[in-house]
Amino acid sequence: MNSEFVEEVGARPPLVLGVDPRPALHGNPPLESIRRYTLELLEALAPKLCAVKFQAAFFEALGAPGFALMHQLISGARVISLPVIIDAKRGDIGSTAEAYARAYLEAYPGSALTVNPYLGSDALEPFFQAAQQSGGAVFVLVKTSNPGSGLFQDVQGSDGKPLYRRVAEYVAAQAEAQRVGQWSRVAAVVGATYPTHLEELRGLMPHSLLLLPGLGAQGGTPVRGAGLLNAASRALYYPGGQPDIPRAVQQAEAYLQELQTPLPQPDLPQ
Ligand SMILES: O=c1ccn([C@@H]2O[C@H](COP(=O)(O)O)[C@@H](O)[C@H]2O)c(=O)[nH]1
Repeated sequence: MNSEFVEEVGARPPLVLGVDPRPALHGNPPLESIRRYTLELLEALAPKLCAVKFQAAFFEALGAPGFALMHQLISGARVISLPVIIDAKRGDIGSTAEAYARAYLEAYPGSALTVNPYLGSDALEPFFQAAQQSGGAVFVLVKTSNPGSGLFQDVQGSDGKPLYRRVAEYVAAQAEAQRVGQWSRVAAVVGATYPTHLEELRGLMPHSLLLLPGLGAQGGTPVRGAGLLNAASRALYYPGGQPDIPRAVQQAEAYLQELQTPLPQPDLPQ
């Protein structure tokens, strides 16, 4: 088996670079310019990151060459030993979920995939099994960062529990069965834009790495804590609104300074 995603990530700085390329911000030909910029940026930022997250939508929007580019960049990240998260938010009936699991988890051993829990447990199990076999991980959407996430995720069942909490409890049970040391291959997404939910959700899912998208452009701020993976796409990939490697390095250092400052200790009783 390849190295385990959760062990690699758990040992690195708690910052994730999101790669969401916009061709209009690049020179010609745009795909070649995106390829070169991204590989150079990965080289420059790798020691400051626990992972790079590729947003599949931006590559799919570029057609077949775009999809091929995402696969090239994933391989480029693995060559420099940088863990990879593929943000594709897949979820479908079991037999189709198996195909998605082959496409992303089996194709990239030791990498992670975001998945949508809406279809239920039989739709998620193929991903958990593939993660176990490939040394990868699965990030289940629990509470997403967008302003409209509460419409369904905050709806309370007859027991008064919001849907996101039921998903978190399910994740926690699955995570227990897939522990790799302190952390589990079953992880979760919690928006950095909902810090109060985060406190509750960390308590409910003590063994899951939590991916926190929304840092920077969506208004989220760095959150310190074990297993909290702070993720920024626009703010790190296009700092100041355009490709700029020195500024991206500065921004990553500023985030890390906030993330790695020790938490204040409570006063000890006299
Ligand atoms: O709850 C979620 C889940 C995923 N995302 C994704 O993260 C990035 C955020 O981009 P920024 O430029 O840092 O706002 C993007 O790929 C989203 O699809 C999320 O934002 N929230």
